Amino acid sequence: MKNKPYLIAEIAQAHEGSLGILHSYIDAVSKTGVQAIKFQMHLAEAESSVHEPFRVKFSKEDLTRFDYWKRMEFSMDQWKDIKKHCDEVGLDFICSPFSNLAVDWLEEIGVHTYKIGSGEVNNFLLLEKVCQTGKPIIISSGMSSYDELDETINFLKNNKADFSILQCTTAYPTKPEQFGLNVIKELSDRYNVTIGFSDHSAKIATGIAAVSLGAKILEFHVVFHRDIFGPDAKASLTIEETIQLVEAVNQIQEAIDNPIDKNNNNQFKELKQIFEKSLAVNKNLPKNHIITFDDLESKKPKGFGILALDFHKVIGRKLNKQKSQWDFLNEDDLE
Ligand SMILES: C=C(OP(=O)(O)O)C(=O)O
Repeated sequence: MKNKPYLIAEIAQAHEGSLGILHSYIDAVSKTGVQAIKFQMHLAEAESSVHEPFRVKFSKEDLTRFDYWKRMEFSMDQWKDIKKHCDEVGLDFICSPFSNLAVDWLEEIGVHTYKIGSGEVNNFLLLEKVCQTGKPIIISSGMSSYDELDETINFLKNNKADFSILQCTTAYPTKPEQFGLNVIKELSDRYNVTIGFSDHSAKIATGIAAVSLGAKILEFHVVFHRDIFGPDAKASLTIEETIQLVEAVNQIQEAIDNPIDKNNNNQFKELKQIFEKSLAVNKNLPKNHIITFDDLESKKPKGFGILALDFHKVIGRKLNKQKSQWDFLNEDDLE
């Protein structure tokens, strides 16, 4: 396939701070056909404080959002093992840093591509740090207006960054009227870089539509079950749905890569013989009857009577012989 869409399964906090569950996700995702797996690296002290409010509060155990991030942390050695596991199963290891310290860690671990989440679009401190690595960047655009995005994109261009942009709506799960599928083309026209879609709709149709409309990258959350605990579970695809999505978007891309030429129908010449029809009469008609539209039917195959497409040529003409119902109508039946 020429332009296979690049699919990224986002784990985010679906592991709930459990290293074992995180490794299970790597194994499960590796069997779906996506090219990349994505994580978020949270280092609570560096990125948050006890003053950060909750987006969704699930657990009484986490008194503050800071406590929640603390619970989502892994050590450097654990992250190195996570990256090794991704390499072993052939998944690109993509990660969103939420602090400059996380960028240092990700460099040491050997991240494949940096993701900039929608909340960090105007965090120029972080963007500067990521640009310094020279690694590819995928940036999400949820919550940003074009004015805000212009500033970020100019910054990335001035830094000669290798970057792509995702249309994203920061709503979990996203409703159809919030998808902003129109923005895919707008972003492409405006910034002339690779455009993708970061999906929180929990529906495979959304990703399929995004690819149909030109998204070259598709990121979506995955979860073992949508009912499990966690802020993103309801906005995620299951592993089974991910397999269906991969199959569907690859099929759609194959179709997009092979446009057909409607000016040239030669390949259908033989089939047309089978599908096209001849004129017949739909009732018994006496000699000298004047043919009207209501006397006519079209019957297969073509070539047994006047072509159905020429029906107007027989209307108003007189039969020179009697015709029985469902007889084909030929030129020598008419005066
Ligand atoms: C929040 C993130 O991304 P998005 O804005 O695309 O959901 C992320 O990558 O961590």
